Amino acid sequence: MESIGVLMTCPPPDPYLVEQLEKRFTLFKFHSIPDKAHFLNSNKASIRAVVGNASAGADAQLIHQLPNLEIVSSFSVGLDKIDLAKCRERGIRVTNTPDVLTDDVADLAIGLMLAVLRRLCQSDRYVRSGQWKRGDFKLTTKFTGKSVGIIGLGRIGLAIAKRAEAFSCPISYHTRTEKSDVKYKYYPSVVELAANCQILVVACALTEETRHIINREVINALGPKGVLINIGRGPHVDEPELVSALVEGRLGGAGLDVFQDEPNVPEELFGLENVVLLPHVGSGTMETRKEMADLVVGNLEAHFLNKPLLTPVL
Ligand SMILES: O=CC(=O)O
Repeated sequence: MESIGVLMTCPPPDPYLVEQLEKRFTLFKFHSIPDKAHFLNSNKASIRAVVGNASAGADAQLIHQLPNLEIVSSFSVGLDKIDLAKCRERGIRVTNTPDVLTDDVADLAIGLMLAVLRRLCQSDRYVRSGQWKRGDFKLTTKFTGKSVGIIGLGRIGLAIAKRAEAFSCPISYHTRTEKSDVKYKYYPSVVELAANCQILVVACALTEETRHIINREVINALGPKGVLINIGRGPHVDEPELVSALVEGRLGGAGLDVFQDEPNVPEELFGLENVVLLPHVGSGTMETRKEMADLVVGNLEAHFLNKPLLTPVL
């Protein structure tokens, strides 16, 4: 398999993944190639696979430039950086890394809820800066028992619901169609869900339909005591609307792992106490990233050995 060219379109996300790919394939790290057009012209014939992640995948233009592309193996569960329609049209296989990261992302969502309501990051800064010596930290807000609304009840949404139930949180949700196999309350509209919960979590896939699913109306329905948690994708949220709602106090708080233009984060958020900002680390544990890397490599090996893919999307 050494002669098979694999193009990594994202900045290398993990040394183990790079090492495993380099052991088996000819790996090209696209991100660090200065003259990309020249590189593609010279190497396009040998590239039969693309590896991407949540920051870069395979868009229509790239797919068009790779005549021998057979498979896109993504080091992510999200597929929003891959032009799936183009892949389908060209018969290009697509895989992702579901299941192995579900627990980490759900854990982080709960962590963000606790961090925002109990002001964990701010309390930590309070101790480090010596302010505790001048007086106790102010009172915060209880998490146990808060009503949690979840947008998207797939693997991750369900794992968040299960965890929040352990904190005695009543759960409600919004999905395109009501699920017959869950006991949580269903709201057919996001605005209705937001108006009826205290913590609203974005846990759905990013598609054209869910882009800006959190807009001004939803934010206003969540209200000045409500908290938004986003462990999905930045573009799920109308970010300027979110920033102005937080600055003006029309929203109670936010815990954000994802942003519209990563790694750029609106600086207006930096001074706000009721906001916790994370650098897109939902699946970022050593254990999970290794499992994800093994899936990426396993899918490529399966494909090139004509075996069934481990986690096929297309
Ligand atoms: O954002 C991370 C992923 O999609 O796995």
